[in-house]
Amino acid sequence: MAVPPEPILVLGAGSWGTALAMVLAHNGQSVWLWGRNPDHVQAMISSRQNTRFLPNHYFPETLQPITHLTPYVSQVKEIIIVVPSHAFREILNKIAPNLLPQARICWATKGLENQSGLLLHQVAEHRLGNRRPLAVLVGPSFAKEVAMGLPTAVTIASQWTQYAQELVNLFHNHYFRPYTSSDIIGVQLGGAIKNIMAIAAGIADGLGLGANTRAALITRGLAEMVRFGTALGGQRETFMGLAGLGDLVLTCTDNQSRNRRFGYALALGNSVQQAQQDIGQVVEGISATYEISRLARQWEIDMPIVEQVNQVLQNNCTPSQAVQALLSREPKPEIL
Ligand SMILES: NC(=O)C1=CN([C@@H]2O[C@H](COP(=O)(O)OP(=O)(O)OC[C@H]3O[C@@H](n4cnc5c(N)ncnc54)[C@H](OP(=O)(O)O)[C@@H]3O)[C@@H](O)[C@H]2O)C=CC1
Ligand SMILES: O=C(CO)COP(=O)(O)O
Repeated sequence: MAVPPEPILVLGAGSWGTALAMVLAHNGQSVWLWGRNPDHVQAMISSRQNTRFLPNHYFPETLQPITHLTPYVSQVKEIIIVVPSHAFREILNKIAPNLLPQARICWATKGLENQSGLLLHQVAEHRLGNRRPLAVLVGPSFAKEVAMGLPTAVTIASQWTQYAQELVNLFHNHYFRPYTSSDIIGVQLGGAIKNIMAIAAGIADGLGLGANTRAALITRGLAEMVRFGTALGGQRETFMGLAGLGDLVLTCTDNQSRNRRFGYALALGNSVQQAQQDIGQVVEGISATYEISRLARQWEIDMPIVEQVNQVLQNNCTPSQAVQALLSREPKPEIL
């Protein structure tokens, strides 16, 4: 008789955690999907769907929503963290005391730690040591489209080659295609910076600036991503891939992106608080803007778009003034 596969624990029952848990369950894996809100978890158990974040996408039989964390953490080798970046360290603190020695951690969170500006692999190494296999899953992937089974390609990056390959095997199916990478710094910076550019693109479209402006923002946004990312140790080629250009194009051009919709709302005159509240889900680009703009100043890396988004978020200028500030910069060669 075949031995049933060991359960995989997915932490975070928002839209992306749920969609990824469904991919794994569709592949025949037994999946525990943990959410922090007992009422929400109970509703998922009874309706067999996540009506709050991914309505009308029914769970495969092998997906089990759970609300108690500790007894499950101590049983699993494979853990996938999909909480927002502001909750990443808190989740590690929760699970650390009960981790099996062989447990491995992958996350699909995009962003940096608030205040410290640390990349999440640095947070994980800081909290869990550097002997535990770590990986990150990123790329152009709206949760709803994944839940619909529409073809999607992502990158799984890890210094642990075999772990990355085993994660690919767990996730890969006829609609979900992960590629591997060893550039854990580059893919994380791509995922964090594209959210800032999506806010910028949303602002531009909200101001009615047209297709030329959007294309300019994506292209010059990519230049900023490469400049910052390579300075911090990412590989240039990574930013031309799924976790860089791929996710940048996706979120700058499609209204499924919450970051883009957030920027659009700012351009219409909403405050940061109002726009965030209206979206009602995580907008990672806000904290990413604060962290990346601060790091860019600290390391003297030229990031004009990021800086103007920062000025708008800090209420130091209006969206239109930010656009004027970008356009009135001294002309310079496109490639330096
Ligand atoms: N949605 C998408 O298409 C994609 C998202 N991502 C990334 O995935 C991450 C999660 O985003 P997403 O699922 O979309 O977000 P959602 O806004 O859909 O859901 C966020 C989830 O995180 C939970 N949460 C918030 N704070 C905590 C905490 N302190 N401890 C435990 N759980 C918490 C929320 O719980 P509660 O409801 O109780 O507040 C909610 O279930 C982000 O970094 C995002 O950038 C990446 C690729 C695609
Ligand atoms: O990261 C995403 C798709 O790859 C989701 O983008 P938003 O967080 O802007 O919705």
